[in-house]
Amino acid sequence: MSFDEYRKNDPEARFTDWLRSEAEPHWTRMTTHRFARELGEDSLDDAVAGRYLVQDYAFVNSFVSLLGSAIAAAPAMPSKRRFAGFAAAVTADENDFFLRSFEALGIPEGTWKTPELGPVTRDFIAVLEGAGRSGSYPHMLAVLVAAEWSYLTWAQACPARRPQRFWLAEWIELHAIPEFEAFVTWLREETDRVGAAADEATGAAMRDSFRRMMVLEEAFFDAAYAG
Ligand SMILES: Cc1ncc(CO)c(N)n1
Repeated sequence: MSFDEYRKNDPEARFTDWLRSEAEPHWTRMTTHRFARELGEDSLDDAVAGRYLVQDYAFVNSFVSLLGSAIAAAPAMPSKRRFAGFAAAVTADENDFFLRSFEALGIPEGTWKTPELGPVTRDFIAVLEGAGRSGSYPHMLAVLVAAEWSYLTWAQACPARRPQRFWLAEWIELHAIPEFEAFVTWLREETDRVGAAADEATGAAMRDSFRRMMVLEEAFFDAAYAG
């Protein structure tokens, strides 16, 4: 269904509502995944958590490069500042989280610095690098909003009572704190604005990128269990 058709059913519908709807069933399967549920309930196996964090650290490295591309592609200083502020949080607080977690889980430096990448991680990195290389702001927004909005969604659905293990508690917290929510709120608005103004081919490419991301997000959670 095109965005125009989608909006006939609901005139208030946002461009990002349409993206999410076009990414089903992967959106719902990812945001309600066993991984997120076990994380919230403090029952996630540490072997699963460790495998996930090693692969995700590689994801985040490419993700930060994409944020750099978004700073370059964003049309004006207010939007550049949003991406720069988020890149600062990821490279400081979130990076610190990863290093403390690897230490607590006893994961040796070689394992997280030069990880053996799983097939889903490789596909993810190719999508992130492709979006950056495209130079297309709409393309970058579709990829970024898929990654960040889905993380906000599962994290906000976690019980308020946080796990004992800090590598679980803080991973939820990083994606549920007000600063992160504010960034995702802005990112959705920016994607709504750019998507609604885009021509049909660009809108369809944004839909395809968002959907591809959600396929990979679901597969990435699955992969953490396949040790
Ligand atoms: C795979 C994946 N998607 C999204 C996020 C949120 O940035 C993350 N850390 N990892």
